Amino acid sequence: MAYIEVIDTYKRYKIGENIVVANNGINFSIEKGEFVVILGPSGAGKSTVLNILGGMDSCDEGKIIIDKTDISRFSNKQLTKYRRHDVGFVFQFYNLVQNLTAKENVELATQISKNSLDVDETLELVGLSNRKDNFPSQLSGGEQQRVSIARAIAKNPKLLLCDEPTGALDYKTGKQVLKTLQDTCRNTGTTVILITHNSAIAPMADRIIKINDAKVRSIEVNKNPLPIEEIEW
Ligand SMILES: Nc1ncnc2c1ncn2[C@@H]1O[C@H](COP(=O)(O)OP(=O)(O)OP(=O)(O)O)[C@@H](O)[C@H]1O
Repeated sequence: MAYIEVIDTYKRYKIGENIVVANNGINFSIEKGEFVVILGPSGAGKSTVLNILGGMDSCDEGKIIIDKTDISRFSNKQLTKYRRHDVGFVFQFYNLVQNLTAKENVELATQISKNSLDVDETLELVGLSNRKDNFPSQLSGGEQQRVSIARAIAKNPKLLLCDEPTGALDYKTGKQVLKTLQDTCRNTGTTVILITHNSAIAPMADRIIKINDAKVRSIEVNKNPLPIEEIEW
């Protein structure tokens, strides 16, 4: 069995009289330590998949096996524990606490988690050792995103989930953030799943899952992922 198995999951949202089928029988598997890109246009159902994997939403049918445990059967209490200890999230907007320094923002996450990493070491991993006493407003967008990555990985999560993490950044800064995520995956062995609509970055991934119109359209295993520095778009 793979580290992560998504087995025939469905998610439907009711909006007034209408039902939107956001995930229509999704199947894929992911091995431990992989860097995975989920690719697809707006509205394809990518965030729905990620939110279900992260325990923020639940599927109507199907199974989500994470490290041999089916989280689709979890109670709210079990989901809270799962989100707290096992999942790191990075969003398009960094969601940092503005009146806490970079270091304090990361500490906040380690306080609610049990296997957390050393905060200073984590800030060093993302290249922010010299900025840890700065407040978010004193940091660039890319630096703020790297604080949010540090916050996510300081929990030492089983899964690092990233929803369009470079969506608000320019080309060069976005590339630095992708490098931080790729390095994190390689250096810490964390399984990273990244959502994007930018197909150009797919060659950096070990596995590329294409989703369109609520279904998985293709899965490609890439034996020779490229360092992000070698990818131009
Ligand atoms: N909480 C919700 N309530 C109602 N409909 C929803 C909800 N979440 C998602 N949807 C709908 O489900 C479909 C898939 O949305 P989803 O956000 O998963 O797509 P996406 O591929 O992540 O798109 P984007 O790249 O624009 O974020 C869309 O039609 C969306 O409007």
